[in-house]
Amino acid sequence: MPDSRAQQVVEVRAALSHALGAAEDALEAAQNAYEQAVTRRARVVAAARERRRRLAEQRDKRLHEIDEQHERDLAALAGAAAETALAAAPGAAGLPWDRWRPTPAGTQAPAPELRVGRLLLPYDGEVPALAPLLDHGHVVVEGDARIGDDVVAGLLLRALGGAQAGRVRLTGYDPEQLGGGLAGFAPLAPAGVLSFVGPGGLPALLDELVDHVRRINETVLAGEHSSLRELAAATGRRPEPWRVAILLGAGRADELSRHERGQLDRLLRTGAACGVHLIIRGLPVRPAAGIEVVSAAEGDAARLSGCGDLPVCLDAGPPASVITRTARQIADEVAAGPAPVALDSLLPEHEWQQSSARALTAPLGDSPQGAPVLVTLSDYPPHALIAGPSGTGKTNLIYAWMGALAARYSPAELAFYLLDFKEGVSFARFAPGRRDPSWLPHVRLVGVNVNTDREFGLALLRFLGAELRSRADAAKRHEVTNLAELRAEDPAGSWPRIVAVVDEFQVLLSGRDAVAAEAVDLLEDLARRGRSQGIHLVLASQDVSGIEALWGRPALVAQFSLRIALPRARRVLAETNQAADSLPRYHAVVNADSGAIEANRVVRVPDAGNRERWSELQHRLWRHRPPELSAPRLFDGDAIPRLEDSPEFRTFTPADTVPAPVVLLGETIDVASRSAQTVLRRAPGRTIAVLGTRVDEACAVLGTAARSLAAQFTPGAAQFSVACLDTDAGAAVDALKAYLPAETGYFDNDNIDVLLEGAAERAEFGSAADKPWFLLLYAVDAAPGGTSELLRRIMRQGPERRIHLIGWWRGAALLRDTLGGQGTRTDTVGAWVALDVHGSELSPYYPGHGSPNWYPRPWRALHFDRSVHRGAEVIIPYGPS
Ligand SMILES: Nc1ncnc2c1ncn2[C@@H]1O[C@H](COP(=O)(O)OP(=O)(O)OP(=O)(O)O)[C@@H](O)[C@H]1O
Repeated sequence: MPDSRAQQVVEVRAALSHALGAAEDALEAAQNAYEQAVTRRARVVAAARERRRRLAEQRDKRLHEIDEQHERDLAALAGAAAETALAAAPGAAGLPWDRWRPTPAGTQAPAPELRVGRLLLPYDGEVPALAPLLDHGHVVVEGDARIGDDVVAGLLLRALGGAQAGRVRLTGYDPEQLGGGLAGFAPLAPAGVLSFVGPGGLPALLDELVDHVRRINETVLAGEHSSLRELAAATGRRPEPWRVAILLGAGRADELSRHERGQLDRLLRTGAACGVHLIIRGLPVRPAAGIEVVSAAEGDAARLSGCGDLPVCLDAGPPASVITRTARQIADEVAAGPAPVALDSLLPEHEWQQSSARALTAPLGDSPQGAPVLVTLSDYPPHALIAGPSGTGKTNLIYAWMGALAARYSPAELAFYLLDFKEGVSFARFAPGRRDPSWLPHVRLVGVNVNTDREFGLALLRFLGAELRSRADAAKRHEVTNLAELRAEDPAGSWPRIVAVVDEFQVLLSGRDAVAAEAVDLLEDLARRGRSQGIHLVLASQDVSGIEALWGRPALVAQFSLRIALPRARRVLAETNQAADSLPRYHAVVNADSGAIEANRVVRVPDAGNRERWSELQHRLWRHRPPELSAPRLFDGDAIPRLEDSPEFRTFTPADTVPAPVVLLGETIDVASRSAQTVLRRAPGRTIAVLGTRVDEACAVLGTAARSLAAQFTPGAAQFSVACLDTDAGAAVDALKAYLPAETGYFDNDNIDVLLEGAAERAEFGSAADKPWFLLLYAVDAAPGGTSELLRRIMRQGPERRIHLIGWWRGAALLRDTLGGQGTRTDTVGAWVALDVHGSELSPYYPGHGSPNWYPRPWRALHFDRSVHRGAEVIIPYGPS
């Protein structure tokens, strides 16, 4: 049993040991498995971490890529926006203030979009924030007052700077600050670019703007275009300026009456199409299309209605110095006026093609709308009155008109007679000159420097009067009543329309003397009857007095129904017609209805003063002139005529017998160049006295007389004796010797008595068959005492025996002494030439009880010949050869 117990123990032990071993194995296996599991877990964890890290990395990379793409897209969008904005607001519309300058858009419209600030976008560059104005809409500014002021100033400056000077006009309504809000722009006011309305002026301003819009719709757009912008695009011309009204209210809701609100709404609706724009602050306005609302605020809190919710940073206001400088510059440019237009714009495509049978029609320039303004002279209106203060372009306008006419009508259709009473030679260009031999073929007469020779004006009027009569006679013969009919009945006749231009005509009418009286009578007759005979008067004056000179003659003035007023011209239009006051430079109001307001037409006159342009036209027409056409007569009051040029003198040929020798004395002041003459027939009174103290002029007259006589006789056919009793005349007498026959006798104080005794004796005892004897006595009054009786005998009886005395007395009273003193008869002196002798002193030698109208003036004389003259004539002594 023990064995079995032991056995059992052994067996138990063995079993236990086996169990233990198995347990240990199991433990080891479990431990191994555990360790493996731990290792595996660690690997899984590590793998999981690694995967997460990789995923995160990939996500970050992708996110980064997305961010980058987003930024690129945003930048592209912002760049495009910036580019568009810069293109929409170029130059003055968008430049920042530190680089800002006006950039007037030549003939193009200024930019409609104006920069007010920048959009705040996550973008490196700048994206301008723009507000549309000109031709597009209106701007309402709300919010912060100070910043709002800056916005308004900026908009105005940009709008002004982008357009040509004067094309944007501002009107300010600022009752709170009385214009203070626009103070920097004040220099624009004198030039008319900026005007203010007072505190109570809003209704009137709104009414006026509404009216302006209505007028543009009716007369400018006239149903053909929907807006001025469209009209400008279609025609290339912008007829009306932009009008910007700045309405700065006080911010009260009840600030506008019903009427004002209605007008404001109308303007907001319809103004932009007509170039009327409003910039409004502090007035209640309902939001609507075409109105950009700027909410002014600091920093990024500002907004623009056109930019939605995007934050905007508004620009600071323009520097005050930039505003004032620009305003001054614009004002100066406006005052200086627009650039001149060229004369060529008035010329037709084909020259000399028009007939003047019914009228003379030519453009004078362009209207503000761009259409040519045609001016007509015909039965109505027949005559023109032009007025303009000195320097406003009156002469230029006459040139332009003449150029336009001369290019359209040939010289057979149109003739000009020109007279300029101004100092200067503005019409001389139409006549051949020393430097330029050409002339305007239509010009028949040019009178310059005639301001002291009003007689020349009279001569022109008399000439036209004679022409009028001859046309009226022809009309009667052909049984017609006007030029058009006459030309139809008499196609071979020469009946050009005549245009007589008298510049500064008031000089002719000034003074209450015989010249003025006759001139007015002649003018009246010409004005009344000239209309149907194709004679047209164009009177120009710079001076109100010129127009007023006519005012006492309503019948005369009424004939001048074509009125042309240059800037600031007065009285030429109707009393209430102030159109000339606001004319820009180089413009004129043309009015074919005696100045009635409704007939006003504004014209921009081209520059015809430019010599080169003018001579181009003149030369062209001159080269085409008909060969038979002679050069115009140029009467220059400053020129001293020469005897050699006298047509009469040129006809003289020496002869053995001359029954009626002609004495030339000087040039008459006349339309045709003509010499004053006295004929020394064998008849009582054929003595010529030259009276006055002026040595040169007296010598010139006596010299002319002697030379003209000598030219008519063959040597020896007439006897000449010359006595010089004043040493001052010695040189003139010496110079004369070359022209007189060799056997001429010369005498002085020492032997004058011998000459006079011989002449007196022959005067009494000679025969009519004797050859003529001409005594030329210089300073006769200096002859020794006792010779007067001899002189009287010569004068009384000499002419019958062909002895003629041509003497110079140094005063009218001295001639009287020679003749025998007060009360003696003066009819032995049948002809005289007075120099510096007053009219009243000449009455003894003048028929009737009056005396001639004569105010002595240098190098002019008064000639009277009892045998042929009714009145005395003014002459110009011929100068030395
Ligand atoms: N339409 C124009 N375009 C360009 N320049 C012009 C024009 N009209 C006038 N001018 C210039 O202005 C100046 C004055 O013109 P103009 O001599 O015609 O004036 P006016 O009124 O006749 O003056 P005045 O009576 O003193 O002679 C001239 O230098 C002329 O060339």
